[in-house]
Amino acid sequence: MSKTSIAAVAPSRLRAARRELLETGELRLNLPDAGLCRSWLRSHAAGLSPVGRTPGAPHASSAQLMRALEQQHELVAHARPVMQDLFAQTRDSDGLVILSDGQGLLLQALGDGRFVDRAQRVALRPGAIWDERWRGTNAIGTALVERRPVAVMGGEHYLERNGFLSCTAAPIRDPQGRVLGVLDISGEQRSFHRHTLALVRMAARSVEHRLFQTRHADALRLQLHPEREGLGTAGEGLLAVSEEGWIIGANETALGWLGEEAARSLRLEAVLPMDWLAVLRWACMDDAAPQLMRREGDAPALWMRASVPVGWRRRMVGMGLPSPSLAHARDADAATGAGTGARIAKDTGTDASAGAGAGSATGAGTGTDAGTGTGTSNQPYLNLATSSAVKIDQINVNDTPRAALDQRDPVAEVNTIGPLSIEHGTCAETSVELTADASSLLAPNPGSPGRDPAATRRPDLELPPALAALDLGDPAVHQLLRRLHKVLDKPIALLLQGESGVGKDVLARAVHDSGSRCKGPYVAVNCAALPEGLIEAELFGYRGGAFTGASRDGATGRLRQAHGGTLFLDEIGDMPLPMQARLLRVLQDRQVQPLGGGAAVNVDVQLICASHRPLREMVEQGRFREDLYYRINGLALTVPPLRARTDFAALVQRLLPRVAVQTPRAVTMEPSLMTALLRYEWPGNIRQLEQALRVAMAMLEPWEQEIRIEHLPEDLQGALENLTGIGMDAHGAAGVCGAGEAGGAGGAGGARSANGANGVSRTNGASGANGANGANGANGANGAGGARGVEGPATCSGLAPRPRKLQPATQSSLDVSPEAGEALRQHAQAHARQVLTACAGNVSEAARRLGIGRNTLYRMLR
Ligand SMILES: Nc1ncnc2c1ncn2[C@@H]1O[C@H](COP(=O)(O)OP(=O)(O)OP(=O)(O)O)[C@@H](O)[C@H]1O
Repeated sequence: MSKTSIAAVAPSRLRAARRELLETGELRLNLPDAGLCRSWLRSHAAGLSPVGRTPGAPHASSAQLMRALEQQHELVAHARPVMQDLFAQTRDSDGLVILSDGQGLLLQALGDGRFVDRAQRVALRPGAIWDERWRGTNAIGTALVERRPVAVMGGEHYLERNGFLSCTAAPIRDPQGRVLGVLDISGEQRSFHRHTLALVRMAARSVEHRLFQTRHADALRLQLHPEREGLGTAGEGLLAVSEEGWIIGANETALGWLGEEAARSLRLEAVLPMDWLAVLRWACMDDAAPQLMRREGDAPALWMRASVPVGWRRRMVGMGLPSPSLAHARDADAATGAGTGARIAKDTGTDASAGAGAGSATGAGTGTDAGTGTGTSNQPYLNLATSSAVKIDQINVNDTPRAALDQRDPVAEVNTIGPLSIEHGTCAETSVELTADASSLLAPNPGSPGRDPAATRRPDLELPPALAALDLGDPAVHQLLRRLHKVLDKPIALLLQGESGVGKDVLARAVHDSGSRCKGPYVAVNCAALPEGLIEAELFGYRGGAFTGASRDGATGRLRQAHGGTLFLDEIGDMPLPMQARLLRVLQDRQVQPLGGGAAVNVDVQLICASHRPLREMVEQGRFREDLYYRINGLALTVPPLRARTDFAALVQRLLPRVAVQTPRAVTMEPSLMTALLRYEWPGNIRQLEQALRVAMAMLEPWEQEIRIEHLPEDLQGALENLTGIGMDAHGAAGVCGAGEAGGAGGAGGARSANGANGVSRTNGASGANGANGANGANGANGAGGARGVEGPATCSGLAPRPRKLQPATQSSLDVSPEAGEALRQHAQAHARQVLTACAGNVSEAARRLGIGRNTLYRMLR
């Protein structure tokens, strides 16, 4: 079925074959394509009739589709930009780009024009299931069964009603080789282009690359290709190597070059003639150039490029290995590493090859080993070899600068994720709710049968479900979750930092649910919400009548309540200093002494603290105890703000069903709105997004299915409108308008005019290029409206204009006099109190109405 040349079988022959199949149940006429024959026979055996309607073909309900999208969020997030690219390339041919999961359930589709209507009539739309058993031979279903790229043209479709379609599809495999889904391009038969199959195959590879990069974000990733120019293309091989030098992942291409044994959890040296530590050093260089690696016998030489996770460079120094940047700057003979037989040296053209470590380059018998004959280069080089049979070539051309490589990093490209069309709903023609049996199709893909390299590899660390549920495709979040996973059930205090509303509480809860203490209590204490005088009693408990107003029976205190479970101290930065001292003692002694006396009680808790404040700075300013800081900071992790996340679309998909619990329904989001939301700063982070979606769902009329800007809360509408204005300015007149003009537009009331008047102007090169701050921000009481700045114009520094990155407004970017600032604060506080009164003192509700976090509200009210 994998056609190398796409030539449709003549219609008359197809008709004859179909007749024969129906009459005899056999296909003696033999179609030229063996895969097509197999698929027709399967379709026939499934009891399908090629003519008439398709009785009982299942269709997912919106809720089921939502669930499937959530389950497949990683696939969807990584496929999305590739689909958009495909769509742009095939737009003229009026087709549809489709993503299905591993069961043939159509998850997403991109398309426009007339064809979309025709496609919908045969249920080629999200929610439909294109499994062969219900829809006969078709590119998606058949690619899933055949496990390879497939083109099905016109009358080759088993069902006659699909005969107007031409479809090409390629499976997408996860880094373990399991089929996760299918990418498909469908169009009218007559508009089919012969290159489409190659295009869709490349696109599927590209998604696989993205998945590989993300799944192995915390491993060393090696890109391989026989030609240097092939690095970074969809045809490259990929290897992932653990910090200890074990191969933990390889794509099909790499396995083809290195042999299947690379899938068997070997050390890198077992498949490539390289010294692991030498590779590590090379990979950790700031500007490591690609290396050509010759291999024994007929094996083709391979070019190799590496990416290392953030933090490895620092850890190298910790391991006693020379810092790559230091090594880079050092003279040749100062380079170390003799013990490993590897060497990093700066090529001065003098002594680069002398003094190589034992048994390394000098023993290689290459004569041309790194350093000789390359005296013009300033590139550092590295001998990666361990074996004398190996020859290493040094690269001595202008290598692609690291920054440029980073820009091509497929993971980073996820940033470009564009308008989301959440196409839900049932299809008029085949709308059948899934039966219990068919519902199993929507369960997470258990992997396809056949070769499963995972079975023979070192197991990759799978995240426990509670943590995995938060992994929506953003590499930084993924990395953070992996790190949390590694410290689960270890006596390490966790400190979660990040802006308000980024999900610190949610993370803490997920850590609790993932560890062995999950059956124990989870006690969350909001240190910012506790009145100062009551913190001590609340935390440590008290004896009956210990102080005026105390209950006669006393109280256990939150710390003791958490015994055997997890204590989450939110906003620990807001804890008064005297209380910090007391908490420190408890953490050191692991005992609590209730207020008013009584015996000390042992407590055993997993401690997780969180703060949006810069605790390190607070320590330096004497506002937070240093000893406590170190006590709570076993592992500090920063949760990224929403504006920095690449999984925005997946988050929206995650949140929509949650905010629409009372009125579950299928909705789409207007693409231009999605684009605007992607550019918005989200000062209130996920909390603000959740709230905006909740309002939007409530504002939708019963007959409306698309969220548009007018459905959003007013302050957000205002901010988005301003944002559009800024965007237009950025394109139309970059560098002409001062940020002061663009800046202050986002807020409301007094704050806006203050900022508008004081917007920071930027004029000169360096600071302009770095993005000086278009200041504004606090929108009166609610602070959610207008944090917005524009990056300084690239034209100032003579660089080409580039899209403006929107900066969060920071306190320091506000140029407001102290008096105006105080007036503003009072105004905000008064407004907050009014809202709180209107909410009958319900802080959560008031915070929700104001679009800010509870903690922010507590702080405002103080
Ligand atoms: N990964 C996520 N998926 C879905 N919703 C999330 C996620 N992370 C956070 N949220 C939602 O965002 C809101 C804010 O989350 P959370 O309270 O954990 O943030 P926070 O960083 O602890 O805020 P604060 O510092 O103000 O306490 C909550 O309603 C939460 O349910």
